[in-house]
Amino acid sequence: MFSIRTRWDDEPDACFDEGNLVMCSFDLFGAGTETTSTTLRWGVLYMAKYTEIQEKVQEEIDSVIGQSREPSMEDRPNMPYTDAVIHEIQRIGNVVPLNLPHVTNRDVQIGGYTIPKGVMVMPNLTSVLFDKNEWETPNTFNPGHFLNKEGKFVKRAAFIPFSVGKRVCLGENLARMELFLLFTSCLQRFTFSMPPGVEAVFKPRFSITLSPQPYQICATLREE
Ligand code: HEM
Repeated sequence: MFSIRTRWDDEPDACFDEGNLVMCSFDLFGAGTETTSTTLRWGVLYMAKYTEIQEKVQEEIDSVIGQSREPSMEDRPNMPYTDAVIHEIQRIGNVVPLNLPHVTNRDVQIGGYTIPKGVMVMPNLTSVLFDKNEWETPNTFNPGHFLNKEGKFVKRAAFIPFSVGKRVCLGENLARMELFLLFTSCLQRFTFSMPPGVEAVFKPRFSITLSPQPYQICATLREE
């Protein structure tokens, strides 16, 4: 902190200053924590609803990792089903539905339209993540969207929860690692279910992010 302070005192034109430090901290906690934890909250809810999918994830965890060690990133290529489930949670969870606002810095031609310089543009990620020309069952939770006939993981061009282009999410790789390690660790230890008589609610709460309504869940410790 001291060396940063000295630098911006010495170089008043430097682009890194106290305001920048505050915004970087906001990025880490706001952009970085809320998005990932919200995705995991959707994941737990979908697992509690689709118990047969949860069981298949746990079978894969048991055969690839077992119960005696923690998951690691080296496991991911050997766990296509779990990888597909996490991708599907991100697709249908649609946590950042309208991306972040951008502004054109020059006149732009796109799809026969002219967008003048200085216009705010909000790319609609929802329209791509639920495009019926891209997804076999856009409105249904279906990990098969990311699996081929042999059960291998397949990438899909329309999977863009982190956006695309120059301003694509800076934390994408970190987020994908966090999601894999946390989701797998949770399902290695626990089975999630809805409390007796309670139905899972998938209607989201809408703000900058789409999050599940607060819910109660049963987390049952799996047998060793
Ligand atoms: C599931 C988790 C996450 C999702 C769905 C997500 C999604 C997004 C989206 C849609 C954008 C806007 C991109 C654009 O403007 O075109 C973005 C930007 C950004 N994200 Fe993430 N994000 C996630 C996790 C993270 C994490 C873990 C970090 C860092 C620790 C992070 C840091 C950032 C930053 C710094 C930007 C701004 C990039 C820029 O404007 O150049 N994100 N994210």
